[in-house]
Amino acid sequence: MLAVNELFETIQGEGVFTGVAAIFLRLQGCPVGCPWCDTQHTWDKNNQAQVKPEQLIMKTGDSPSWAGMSEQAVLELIEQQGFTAKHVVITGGEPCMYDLNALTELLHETGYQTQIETSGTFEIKTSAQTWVTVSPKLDMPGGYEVRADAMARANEIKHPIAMQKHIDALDALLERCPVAAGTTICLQPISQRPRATELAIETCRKRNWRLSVQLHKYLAIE
Ligand SMILES: C[S@@+](CC[C@H](N)C(=O)[O-])C[C@H]1O[C@@H](n2cnc3c(N)ncnc32)[C@H](O)[C@@H]1O
Ligand SMILES: Nc1nc2[nH]cc(C(=O)O)c2c(=O)[nH]1
Ligand code: SF4
Ligand SMILES: [Mg+2]
Repeated sequence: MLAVNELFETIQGEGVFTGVAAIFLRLQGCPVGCPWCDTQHTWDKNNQAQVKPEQLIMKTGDSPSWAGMSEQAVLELIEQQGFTAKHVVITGGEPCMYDLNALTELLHETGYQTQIETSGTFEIKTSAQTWVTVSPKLDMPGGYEVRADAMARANEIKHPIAMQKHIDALDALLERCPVAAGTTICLQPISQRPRATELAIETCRKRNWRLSVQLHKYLAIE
């Protein structure tokens, strides 16, 4: 069973697929504990917060409510919504707490392409066709470590930064856990802070990396 926090259609605001119309499936639960996490309502999976799948669609705003759903039920809910996007982004919470093989295979068989957003701290269990975005989380309060196999599987590294020490930590991580040739490296300023954005721009320019600015936050969309 998957614990689903929300399902909605919007524009992908981050990383390589920025600007692409996408269906977002947000799964409940994350133990990593990033202090600046913008989805803290997905951290805990409380039994008291369980709702029926049909109630998910009526949700407005951030809430810790979640519905237990099978992969088939998720596909049916997606199809019922009349979405036009063909790109499904599976995020969270930490989606790699779940085995995503069955869901991603089912979505591919139905004609969708899939992408996952993960911290790289759990084993990635997903279809070989899935685009994997690893946003590495280093020295976070939850005590989880970034896995070398996650870094090697990544199609894209999207590193959240605010200070030079975050770039230095990414350099050290890339030494310790190499990525595959052709993996795109994006820097994403934390919480649109001006200093962080300036540093990300300057570093991307020097390194020929890519800037990811959370477009949806500038546009005030979901
Ligand atoms: C909320 S996380 C969920 C997926 C997964 N747990 C992860 O961390 O990749 C989705 C993306 O948002 C990024 N993110 C979270 N809070 C942010 C913030 N305040 N500023 C910039 N990026 C943030 C994460 O680094 C990650 O790339
Ligand atoms: N528009 C939009 N793009 C996103 N890209 C990654 C997101 C996430 O929360 O994982 C996200 C999100 O929450 N909204
Ligand atoms: S790993 Fe992702 S969901 Fe978990 S706390 Fe960090 S940013 Fe938030
Ligand atoms: Mg988000």
